[in-house]
Amino acid sequence: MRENGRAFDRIRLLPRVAVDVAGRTARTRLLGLPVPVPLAVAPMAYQTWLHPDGEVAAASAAAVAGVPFVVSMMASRTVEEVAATGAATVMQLYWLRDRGLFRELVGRAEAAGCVALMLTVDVPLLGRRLRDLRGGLVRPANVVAANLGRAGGGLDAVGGAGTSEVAAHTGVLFDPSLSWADVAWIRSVTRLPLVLKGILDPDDAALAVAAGVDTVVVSNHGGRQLDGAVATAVALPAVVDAVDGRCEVLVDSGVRGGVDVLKALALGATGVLVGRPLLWGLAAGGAAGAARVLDLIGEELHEAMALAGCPDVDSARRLRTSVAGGDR
Ligand SMILES: Cc1cc2nc3c(=O)[nH]c(=O)nc-3n(C[C@H](O)[C@H](O)[C@H](O)COP(=O)(O)O)c2cc1C
Ligand SMILES: CCCCCCC(=O)C(=O)O
Repeated sequence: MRENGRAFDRIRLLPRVAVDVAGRTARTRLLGLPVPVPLAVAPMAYQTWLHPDGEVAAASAAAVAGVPFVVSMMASRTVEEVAATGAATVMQLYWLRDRGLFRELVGRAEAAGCVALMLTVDVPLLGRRLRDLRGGLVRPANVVAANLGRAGGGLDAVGGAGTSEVAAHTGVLFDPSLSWADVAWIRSVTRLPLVLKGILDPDDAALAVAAGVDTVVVSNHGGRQLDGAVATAVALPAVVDAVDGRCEVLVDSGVRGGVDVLKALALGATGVLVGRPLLWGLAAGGAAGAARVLDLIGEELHEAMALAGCPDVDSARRLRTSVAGGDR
């Protein structure tokens, strides 16, 4: 987790000068949609844990900012409630043991008007989260996975020594047998664009393209899964090379401001997913707090583009970078 931030800090940008940036724009396309800035909100579970309005408040902020909102399969408000905010909504899915429930969720996402499906591929089981274990993390009874019906409630018994309630619940619901054949099957059952989140190895990125995936997200889940996994700012360039323009490449994990977004673009990303900063805004100020976070990142990106001599996102993607020692 710490290395994600350090890796972005180590990236050095080579600004261009005497470029007319008076009319600069960060407008681009992301997930097949026009967006004012190359951002979307990452899927994050159980947002009513942080604020009573949860995902509805966060999605409203995304709607105001004009950026897509990815609703977690483990959201504490339903995909229908989120889509009703007017945000361009992407439904995130985990591979479930209950294939009937998985199919039902695909159908609900389509019916709710979602613009894409995002399959998260880096959670065959939940990572060993020592803070959750030491703190005895248990979901409050009123924070449930609203999309999952009866399967979304908490467990009566915690999984045992060395397992948090959330990790035990993951073990009950998620199917660790996911393979590329399953990805191809998912591709075949929906006409929605398909996004794979949790790619780090360029060979996996190439397999994703071969499976007909529209977008890959270079992600280590914000450092919450495999401790010691490569930082995304390090992994990104090889993935960009491997897909060679055949699909979109988004990145998350450690993006904390507009300069990080500019660095991601310079490393070849189509755009970024914003993770924890959105939750901090939500916890501090509900929809307004989440909106302020998105505004700040956008403002910082516009300023950084001016200072780096980038009138548009394509020129940001042509910026040269180097790597130095980290500060964070
Ligand atoms: C509290 C929390 C819950 C998360 N829940 C999900 C989830 O339900 N599905 C998913 O694909 N990723 C989930 N993630 C991972 C995020 O989508 C994203 O990859 C990560 O937060 C990015 O790193 P950052 O927080 O450093 O920006 C979660 C992250 C956090 C912090
Ligand atoms: C059964 C609860 C699983 C929640 C998983 C959410 C997630 O991905 C995370 O990183 O936390």
